[in-house]
Amino acid sequence: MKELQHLNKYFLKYKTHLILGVIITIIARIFLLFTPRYVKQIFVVIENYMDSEVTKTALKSELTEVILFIIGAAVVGALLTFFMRQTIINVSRYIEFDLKNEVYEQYQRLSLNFYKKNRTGDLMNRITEDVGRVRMYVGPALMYSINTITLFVIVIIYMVNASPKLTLYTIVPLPILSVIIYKLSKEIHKRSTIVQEYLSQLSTFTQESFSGIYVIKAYGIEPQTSANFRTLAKESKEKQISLANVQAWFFPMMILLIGTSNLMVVYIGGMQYINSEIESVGTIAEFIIYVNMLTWPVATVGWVTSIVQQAEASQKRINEFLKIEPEIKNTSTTEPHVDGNISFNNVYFTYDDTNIQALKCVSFNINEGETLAILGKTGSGKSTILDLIGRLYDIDQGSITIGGTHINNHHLTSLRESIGYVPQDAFLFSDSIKNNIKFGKQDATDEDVIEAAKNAQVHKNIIKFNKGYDTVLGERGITLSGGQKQRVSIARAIIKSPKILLFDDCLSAVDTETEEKILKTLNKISKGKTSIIVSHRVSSAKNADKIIVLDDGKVVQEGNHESLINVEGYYQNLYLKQLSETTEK
Ligand SMILES: Nc1ncnc2c1ncn2[C@@H]1O[C@H](COP(=O)(O)OP(=O)(O)OP(=O)(O)O)[C@@H](O)[C@H]1O
Repeated sequence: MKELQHLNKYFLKYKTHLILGVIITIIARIFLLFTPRYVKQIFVVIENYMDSEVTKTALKSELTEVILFIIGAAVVGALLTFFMRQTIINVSRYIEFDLKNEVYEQYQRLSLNFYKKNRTGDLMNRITEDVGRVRMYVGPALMYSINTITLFVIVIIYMVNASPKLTLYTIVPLPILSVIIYKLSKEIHKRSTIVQEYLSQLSTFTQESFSGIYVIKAYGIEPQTSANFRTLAKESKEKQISLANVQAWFFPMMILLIGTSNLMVVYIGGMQYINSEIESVGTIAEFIIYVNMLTWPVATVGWVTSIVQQAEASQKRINEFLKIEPEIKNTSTTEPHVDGNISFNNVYFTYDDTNIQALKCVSFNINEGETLAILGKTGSGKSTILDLIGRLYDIDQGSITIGGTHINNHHLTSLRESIGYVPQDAFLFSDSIKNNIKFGKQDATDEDVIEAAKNAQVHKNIIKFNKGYDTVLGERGITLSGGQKQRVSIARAIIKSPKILLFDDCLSAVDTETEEKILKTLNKISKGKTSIIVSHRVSSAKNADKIIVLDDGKVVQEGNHESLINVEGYYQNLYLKQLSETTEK
């Protein structure tokens, strides 16, 4: 239960609801417990009539009175049971909501390295399955425990009052029932976890097949994919059947044990009545109702124990994850002004997970309002430089300053707010084009969105869609071409009008003519801002104030277009190659 103590703060938050729920549960049980006593009363009244102690009219009026009481108690009991669920189950939903938010906020705080080390499926599980299991502890387990305790205490008092001997015989099978249900619940849990794993494997498999359907069709490997799916589905079916086999035992066991208890009541109660140890047959009827009332709560003891164990394991996983500190921490309490002067001084950086040293002694300066172009072979470290400016990773050695302030002394939020970043893979959300562009500036007006789209040279494409800017993208909507995606992604970055603009090879999928137009407008709108353009094309770099060429994480060339085309090296080769390609066309 140690791990579940994390939830105490939530119990405290909703204490009023919880206390009310507990009180309502107790009162509801008391009302429901009137029924067996009134049923006994019916037998007593009839017995009295048979013994000619009361008249037929008196019998009728007494029976009517008792029946009305039974109906009244049942109605009040049912109403209170409704409110019991409304309070306690609702609290469990509130706590589930709070916990999901807490987990999600932690996801947002954690650095990129965390995401590389954990599989998406595991991360999803924590926020859905684990939180769901914890909710079962907060809601049903708590409610059934209060229910069982109240019912047990009151019923046992009533039973002992009526006949201690009969009580003893009737409750003997109940602990056995509890233990059996506990063992069954554990086995069910074990098997359903395996079933869940298979289900998630199946959904990952199908999801990947749908996403990669182009590749599957292009290679004509549909039969092979279907065969793989069938094998996985067959294994999943076998696990489901094995789960169903255990689940099938649940109710027969319950029926068997309830039946045994009922038999005991009838047999022992009957003997006691014959020996005049109990005054009325009504006591037997009363006991039969008690036994039936007790079996479900007693069975839930086993079930609840297993729920609590599962919740404990899930909360442990959640707690371990909540304790993780983000590797990139905001240490600044002030918010130093972020301007566009960026300077890298002998920066070394190694990726933790692959141990690849992506940058080796990289130094360069860029002043506010200037444009820097970074070129170099694939894997030479260009994107890494952009990631470091956004402080997505901390460097190993050297320093990075922005506006003269060490990057670590900048407030993380204001630093990132000052940057407009266009990644290499333009990621767009399954939402409208308008919202995808506004993502960069939530309070942007429609006019701002249109202007940004115009500057990114994508406005004309958007208005050709039937729904224009309201066209939905992604799984629920249309698919944009690679170049259109890149331009929407550029519009998203420039709408913010940030101090620093980072373009990571984001014009690779547009033709050179559109590239020219975009670069021209970018040049216009980035006046006074610092821009860094990563590219494989000389055409993207030639107008930059400064160009650096990277090779294997090192700066091997530095200058501007005019100076670099005149020295032998990567830039000149690239320039000549691309020049001959354009003249050949
Ligand atoms: N997230 C990462 N985790 C581990 N290693 C990485 C990661 N990103 C890049 N690397 C490695 O770091 C090196 C530099 O990669 P980077 O993406 O900066 O190169 P790049 O010059 O931008 O390449 P490209 O032109 O192909 O985009 C490569 O060897 C790459 O494999």
